[in-house]
Amino acid sequence: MDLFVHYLSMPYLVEGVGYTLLITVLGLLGGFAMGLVLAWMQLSRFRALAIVARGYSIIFRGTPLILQMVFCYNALPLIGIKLTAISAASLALALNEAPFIAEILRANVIGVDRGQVSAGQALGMTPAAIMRRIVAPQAIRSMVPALGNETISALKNSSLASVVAVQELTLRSTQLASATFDFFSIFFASGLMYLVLTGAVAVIQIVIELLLDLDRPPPKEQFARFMRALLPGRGESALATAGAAPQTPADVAEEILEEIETDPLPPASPKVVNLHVRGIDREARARRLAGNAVAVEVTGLRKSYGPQAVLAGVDLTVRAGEIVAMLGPSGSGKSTLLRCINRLEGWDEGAIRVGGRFLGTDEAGRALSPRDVAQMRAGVGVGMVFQQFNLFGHLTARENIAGPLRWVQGLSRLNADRRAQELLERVGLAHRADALPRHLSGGQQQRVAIARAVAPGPSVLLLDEPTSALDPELVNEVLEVIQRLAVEEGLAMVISTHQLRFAGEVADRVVFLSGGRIVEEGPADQVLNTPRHPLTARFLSKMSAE
Ligand SMILES: Nc1ncnc2c1ncn2[C@@H]1O[C@H](COP(=O)(O)OP(=O)(O)OP(=O)(O)O)[C@@H](O)[C@H]1O
Repeated sequence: MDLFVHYLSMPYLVEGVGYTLLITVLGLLGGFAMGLVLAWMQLSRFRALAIVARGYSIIFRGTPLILQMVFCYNALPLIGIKLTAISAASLALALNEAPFIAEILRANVIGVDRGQVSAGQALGMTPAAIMRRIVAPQAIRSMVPALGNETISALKNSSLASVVAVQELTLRSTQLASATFDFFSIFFASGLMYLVLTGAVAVIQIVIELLLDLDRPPPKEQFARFMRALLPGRGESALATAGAAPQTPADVAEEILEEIETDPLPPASPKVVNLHVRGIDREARARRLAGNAVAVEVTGLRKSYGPQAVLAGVDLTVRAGEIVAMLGPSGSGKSTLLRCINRLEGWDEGAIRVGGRFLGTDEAGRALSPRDVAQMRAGVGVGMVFQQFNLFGHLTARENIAGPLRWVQGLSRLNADRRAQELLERVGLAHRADALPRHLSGGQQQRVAIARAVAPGPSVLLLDEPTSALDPELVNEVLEVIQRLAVEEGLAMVISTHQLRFAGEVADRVVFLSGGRIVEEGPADQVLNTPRHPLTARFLSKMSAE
């Protein structure tokens, strides 16, 4: 035992630990830098870069680290690159770690919900802003465990540096054991030193995970919990003074009831009812709209996915302030048309103008870069609401609205927060401003998403089946918000929906799509009550029966 303790504090071995740490840190830093480049190359639009990165990964993941160390130390001098043993070992470790780290980075970047990327694009964020503000913060959170594993594995792999005579812990332990024949105590001490190092990595990983945990309670509540654990009984009062009462199931039920009472939306503006139920107002409105400028103009739009024609020559004009409901069976191309209008999708033939501008191309029809498209989208003012809400999962309701206002519109934090709060109030969610999306119901999430889409003051709002992912009891709360905004904001809206009653009450015009074509369009009353095309009639009677 004495010998074991003696070896644990022996400067010769402790120095070996220093070399082990040095190679590991250098190898990981180099591996991370190269891994970032490799991941970027693999995610790049340019296939050649992706192929080169893949080739590198195959070679360096497929050959043993020990051979790579020998190569760096013995073969590189043949081409004039002479490295010290430590540099050669660190370089080999970096070269070997890079493809593993690249795969971790790539997998976690790809793992971030694509819908959030679409939402960022629709809000006018550039690809760089989407990566920095949306993808990276979420990817980093989910890659911590895998990076922790990789760090531990690199630390253990550093022992292979002994093959090029780096005086790290394993080599020194072996040399000492060969000289003293005290194998057991020496290797036990060295094993314990490795354990302490890997244990420290594990602790750092846990701390980072805790710090990045979005569900981490605020410091005040953490203190209350700590006090409760420390002082059973007395902790209750500490808890109460810290402002967080312990919750029984009855408390929770009461809280939910309270929330339901405070949550209902303010009643729909009476203006809505007047405008959309009394026929005379509809006619007056139709006349007024006819004189408005064209907000969206789609001409001869054709798009195919492979051999499947999804849009087969669509012509559509929407005027400023007009609300168009788009109906049609599943797969008729409604979502695709909406995604084309704000250039989330490209198309094969035809043209789309939003606010008089060709979104995504210059006047000569040449495609713009994703960055220029993003800026144009923000400039033209076209917002989008998605079927699956697509809120940014790591941001609170307020930040979901205020963030894009700062990043795209350049508002100050104060003004962006003020606008976000005002919109949350309008959609009846001011009291949930600090909630994360996953702590909101589907209906609440969609209300936040609508508030986020209208926050920059777009002139056109596209809504892609905004209620179809909701439970039936949540549909009305979202429809009410849309109905209210439609009137208050005076936006041009194109809504893909299956809600016939809603379309009848809110829309000025109904467009019926089938097989990628508009087969019928006209005033909402006429299309919904006296459809002319047999496909429309069949669809409406089927929907009404449901
Ligand atoms: N990225 C894609 N790749 C290949 N096919 C696609 C893609 N997106 C859509 N499609 C196909 O295009 C057709 C139209 O899809 P779209 O989502 O526009 O229809 P929709 O009318 O919105 O349907 P729903 O009401 O069910 O949402 C469908 O057949 C769909 O399978």
